[in-house]
Amino acid sequence: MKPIAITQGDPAGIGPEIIAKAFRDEADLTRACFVVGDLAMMRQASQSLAAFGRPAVPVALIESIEEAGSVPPRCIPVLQAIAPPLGVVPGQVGAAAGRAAGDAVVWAARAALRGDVAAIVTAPLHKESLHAAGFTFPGHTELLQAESAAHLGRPVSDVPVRMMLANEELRTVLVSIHMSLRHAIEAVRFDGVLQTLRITHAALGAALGKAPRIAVAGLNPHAGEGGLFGSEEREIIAPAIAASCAEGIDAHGPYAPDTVFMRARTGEFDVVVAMYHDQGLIPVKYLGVEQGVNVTLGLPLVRTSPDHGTAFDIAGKGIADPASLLAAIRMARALASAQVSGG
Ligand SMILES: NC(=O)C1=CN([C@@H]2O[C@H](COP(=O)(O)OP(=O)(O)OC[C@H]3O[C@@H](n4cnc5c(N)ncnc54)[C@H](O)[C@@H]3O)[C@@H](O)[C@H]2O)C=CC1
Ligand SMILES: NCC(=O)COP(=O)(O)O
Repeated sequence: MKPIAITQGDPAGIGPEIIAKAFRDEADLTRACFVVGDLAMMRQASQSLAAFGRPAVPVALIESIEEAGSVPPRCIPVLQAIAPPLGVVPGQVGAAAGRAAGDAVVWAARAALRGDVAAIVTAPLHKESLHAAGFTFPGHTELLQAESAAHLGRPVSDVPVRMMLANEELRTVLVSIHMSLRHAIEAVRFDGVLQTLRITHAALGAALGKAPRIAVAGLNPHAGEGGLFGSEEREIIAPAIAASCAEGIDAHGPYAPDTVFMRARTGEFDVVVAMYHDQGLIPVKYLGVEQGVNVTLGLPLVRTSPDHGTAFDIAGKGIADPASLLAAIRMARALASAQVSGG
């Protein structure tokens, strides 16, 4: 398999620290992975591990992606694909940090779209810093969608993507992502729900090797309680489910949002389609921020990420847990191998 690119994330957050810990703790898993970021920042992150009583790991500058596979185990290969960020203050929003984080993602996305890397794993970036740097995308998902559309020569609307969060117990795919709750309610439309079901069916079906059993959450309490608490279920969500079933998609619902995740967790469904960001992410993150992986469905490349953010409150303290990043690398490897073997 080709190397996997790990973007460094916001240098004011815990990204560099969890990457250094991942290479230190999991030599086999991180073999032939390399960091797209800043050499000095990664050296600082590695050296700070030593300050917390554990060994630092060596950090090596590589000039090309091919060199990633030839560094010794537990050595962190860094490809300096971005300008060194200046004046980064740990735990603070800043344009320089946002620029470094965003530039690394653009570089890695283009490498993946050219087929030079097997997958990209993105360490967390801070959305306010990204915005301060002048990026117009709310997060990775939208940035990667735009890069993919440009690569394919298509309008962005022709490359629909969805966010999936997954752990060992639960998967959820979102109808809408980064928008106000008011806008998210307006975004519950027949086409958007049906498109979410199609993307979930295709992407998860390819990963699981079988058609996923999809549960669809309602929008309102008790899925509208027969129209007493809202009409979106009857007027929008149920017709979209029926249309998907007519296409052979194994979709069910709409179900009460407060119990559908419990039903999926106990094995009745493979995935829950949630109507908006927090409806879907709270149940997954509540099971443990260390377990979850964020996967972008619908892209012409493999992208995974930890489910947590930049954790500015603990940046530089040496206590960040690399488990979710490790789970993201594991999932990126699995998805990329399935693609190589045509699965
Ligand atoms: N993939 C990405 O780039 C993501 C980026 N974000 C962004 O990150 C920024 C901060 O988001 P928040 O809402 O504060 O969420 P957060 O996930 O950064 O932090 C929430 C809480 O979880 C703790 N935490 C998070 N990761 C941890 C880890 N690995 N080990 C130990 N404790 C950990 C933090 O210390 C904090 O108390 C925002 O700009 C947000 O948009 C959020 C989620 C994913
Ligand atoms: N809550 C997850 C999140 O905000 C991650 O967004 P993205 O950067 O993966 O688009």
